[in-house]
Amino acid sequence: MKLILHYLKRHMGIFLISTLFLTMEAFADLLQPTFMSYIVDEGVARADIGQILFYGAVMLGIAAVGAVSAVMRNQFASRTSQTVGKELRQDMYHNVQSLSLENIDRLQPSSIITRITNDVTQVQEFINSIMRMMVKAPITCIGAIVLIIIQTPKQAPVMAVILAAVSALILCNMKIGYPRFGTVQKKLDRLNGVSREFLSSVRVVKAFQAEEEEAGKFSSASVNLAAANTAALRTMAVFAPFINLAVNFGIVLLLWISRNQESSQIGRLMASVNYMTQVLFAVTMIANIINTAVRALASSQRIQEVLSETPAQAAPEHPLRPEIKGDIVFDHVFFSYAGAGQNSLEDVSFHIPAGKTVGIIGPTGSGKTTLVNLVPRFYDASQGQILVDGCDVRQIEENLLRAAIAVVPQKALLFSGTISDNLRWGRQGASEEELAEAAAIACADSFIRETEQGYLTWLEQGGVNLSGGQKQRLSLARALVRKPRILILDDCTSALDAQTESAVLKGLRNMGGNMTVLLISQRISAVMQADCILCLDNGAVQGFGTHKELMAGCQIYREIYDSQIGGDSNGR
Ligand SMILES: Nc1ncnc2c1ncn2[C@@H]1O[C@H](COP(=O)(O)OP(=O)(O)OP(=O)(O)O)[C@@H](O)[C@H]1O
Repeated sequence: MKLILHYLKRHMGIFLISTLFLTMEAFADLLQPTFMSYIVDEGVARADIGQILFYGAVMLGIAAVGAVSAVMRNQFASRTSQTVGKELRQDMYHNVQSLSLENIDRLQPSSIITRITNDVTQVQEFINSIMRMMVKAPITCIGAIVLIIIQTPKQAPVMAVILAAVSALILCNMKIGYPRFGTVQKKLDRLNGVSREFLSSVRVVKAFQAEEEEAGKFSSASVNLAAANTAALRTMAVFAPFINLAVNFGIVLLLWISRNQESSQIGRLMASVNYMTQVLFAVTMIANIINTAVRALASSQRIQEVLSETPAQAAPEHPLRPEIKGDIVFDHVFFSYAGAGQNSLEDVSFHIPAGKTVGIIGPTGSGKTTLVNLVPRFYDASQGQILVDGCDVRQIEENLLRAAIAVVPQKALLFSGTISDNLRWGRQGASEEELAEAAAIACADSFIRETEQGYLTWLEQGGVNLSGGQKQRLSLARALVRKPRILILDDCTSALDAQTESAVLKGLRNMGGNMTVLLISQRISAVMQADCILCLDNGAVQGFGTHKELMAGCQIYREIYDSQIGGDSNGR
């Protein structure tokens, strides 16, 4: 609730104006039965047409004020709730952007999406409903009770009993409903997670004809969501008839107490019943607001979790701004993923002088990607230090560090836009010549020029209208456009044929010694010509040296060589 109040405070002016209109609307509703009782007792009972017309005109005026007020408060309510929703989404999005991969892993992307969309909508609906009804319901409720007490004091005890019963029912409703709506949102997370996984791997699903299994997963998540929703709504719904029942009992009691009323008091009795109905209506409104509040509370807690998530990696207090040349040292580095229980890197130490190319090889799952992810601080080492140009990466200003590094990930990720737009992700100000130069080194220039629109060819989201190899080459060109001091290539030539891969690697070597290259590859032919090679197994360094040195002293490297190139490697 604190969170909702915090955001509402920013719009206090509009909130108060809306409350004013709401109050006017409530008073307009409250006055109607009283004037109706005048029409009955003073006009109809005495057959006085003048009084009937007079009070009728007053009621018309009051109704007009009520209608204008209702339109205005509706307008303000939707504007405020939409604005708060927009602000919440933006703040969450900005905070998510500042988080590290460790935070994102923990919060889970699908859950973040649900929180930014559905949970914010719940809060929006709550704000809208309180601005449309919150003030009106209590004013109508209390006003109707006061008017009943003034006009027919004998009925006051009935009101007290009914109110106590209704309040107890509402409190029970809140207490039981709150945790159930929290569960609903979690089930929604799961459904989003399953849909997201299916959509991002739709090709694999089709290739393995796993549609049925995926449909089963979706159906189970969907059934669980429906069940949680039904359970929550059932809990909330159970109370509504009892609240109605309590108020209707009140009306019956009222009529019982007033059964011997004089005929000149009929108008008052009618007004009392009318007010009792208004109390019922107001209580139902309050129950509805509480329903929405219960959901909004569960959602605001989940939103708060995103907003208060602080980056797992602390920004340095006095950031260093060294001139980054690309000298990299791993000094007894250990790393384990949050909750993984075991180390993915074990006591890793090596030194790469600036401008050198290092091939990184090792069996799958040996820790190659994990190792390179520590250089741009996608994750921080659990123990030990990574130094770039003599400075601990944790002490270097993050923007400066990342600006000096370009990463070409295993899976080429492109965005909807032209090829030029995608390449300029590397560096916004890059000229067309620079784009072409980078594309040429990545062996992408020729296939780009063969397309009808050249560099202005439109790419669909994820670059689905390109082949795997074309995507990898564009992804590499994008990194080269950045002119980085450290280039990380995470097995990004796997979809290229041997000839193209060799041309790309030659192009990189010809770029000169201004760039330190960390080249991960499963193919020994890709790393053999590197200045030195790091061989990993089970997160530990098995060998670090030139091809010749590793062939002589690293058994795993020799085994990889034998399995890929073949022949007897002894003595090489
Ligand atoms: N986000 C993660 N959370 C938990 N464990 C992870 C995560 N990413 C990787 N791991 C684990 O860390 C270990 C090293 O993984 P990594 O991806 O670095 O290996 P790799 O050598 O790059 O493998 P590959 O050649 O298959 O890409 C593996 O045991 C993997 O299961």
